[in-house]
Amino acid sequence: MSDLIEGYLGKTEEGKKSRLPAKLDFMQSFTGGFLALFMWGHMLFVSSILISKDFMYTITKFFEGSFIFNEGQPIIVSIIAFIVFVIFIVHAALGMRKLPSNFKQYQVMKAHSKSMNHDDTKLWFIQAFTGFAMFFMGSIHLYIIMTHADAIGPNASSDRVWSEYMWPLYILLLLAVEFHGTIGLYRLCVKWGWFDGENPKATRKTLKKIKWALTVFFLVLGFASLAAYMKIGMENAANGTVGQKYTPTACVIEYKITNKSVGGIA
Ligand code: HEM
Ligand code: HEM
Repeated sequence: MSDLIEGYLGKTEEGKKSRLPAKLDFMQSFTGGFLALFMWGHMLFVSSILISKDFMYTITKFFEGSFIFNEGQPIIVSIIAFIVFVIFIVHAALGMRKLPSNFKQYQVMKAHSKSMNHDDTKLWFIQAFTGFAMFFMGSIHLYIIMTHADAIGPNASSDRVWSEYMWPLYILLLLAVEFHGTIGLYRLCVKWGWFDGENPKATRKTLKKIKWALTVFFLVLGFASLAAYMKIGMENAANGTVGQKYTPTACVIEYKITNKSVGGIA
């Protein structure tokens, strides 16, 4: 009954308002914060290809639980991707509340932003735009990874990037996620007053510098990794070896030694 009264009047009989919007805001911050920190780990994992194919292979096997199961179990990665996907969807659903839902609302927001001429208000527009773009691009990536977790590795990932044409999507997704994530973390600090200290204005300036440094760092790392996957993918396509699973160097050496000792191929 009190739901009904609040639904019509905006207040309960006792004159109270629902706490739900505050709870939803908290959930949005929590899921956003989780995704942003997850992405730091994700970008470091993906960049392992910059060290070597073997290193990327070892990290992939680690996430497949190679320390428990001999060969690793890709289903573990599928489960992790599913959980991340659910958090992503919850965050996106909560984000929808903040997007302008018709032209009039958009016009009011734009006019407000122009008259304020305030940097943080402009940042909000980037946040809304990149968030909207990720609805599509993030979902495509997560679904593919979740259903093809067995096809992650130095060769399989490179073939997906190059021969399966994921690179154009990754370029756009990388830009969207890096801007959205670091702006989001900055907004979290400002919104919840973390690191406010004695002089919140000065802190805001420092936070903004850190935000830019992080955006540039992860964009450079991300594009360098993407270039590495594209290069390997192109080589595989040129050599006609697309679809071949990677064999770590240690296995190749072991194979050669074993076959030599029994007089087989060197
Ligand atoms: C479909 C995908 C997504 C949509 C539609 C979306 C939408 C939004 C929107 C509209 C906001 C602004 C909320 C506000 O101003 O109060 C926001 C905040 C945020 N987003 Fe996303 N987002 C998405 C994905 C992501 C991803 C992948 C990350 C991680 C890199 C992320 C991290 C954040 C963070 C840290 C915040 C700040 C939270 C806050 O201000 O309470 N988001 N998101
Ligand atoms: C558990 C979840 C996830 C897993 C296991 C995962 C795995 C991967 C892997 C293996 C790659 C290398 C390329 C490939 O194999 O296709 C990659 C690239 C990429 N992922 Fe994810 N991903 C996850 C979640 C996300 C999310 C939530 C986002 C952003 C919304 C994202 C954005 C990207 C981008 C932009 C690239 C290209 C980056 C680059 O090459 O530097 N991923 N991911």
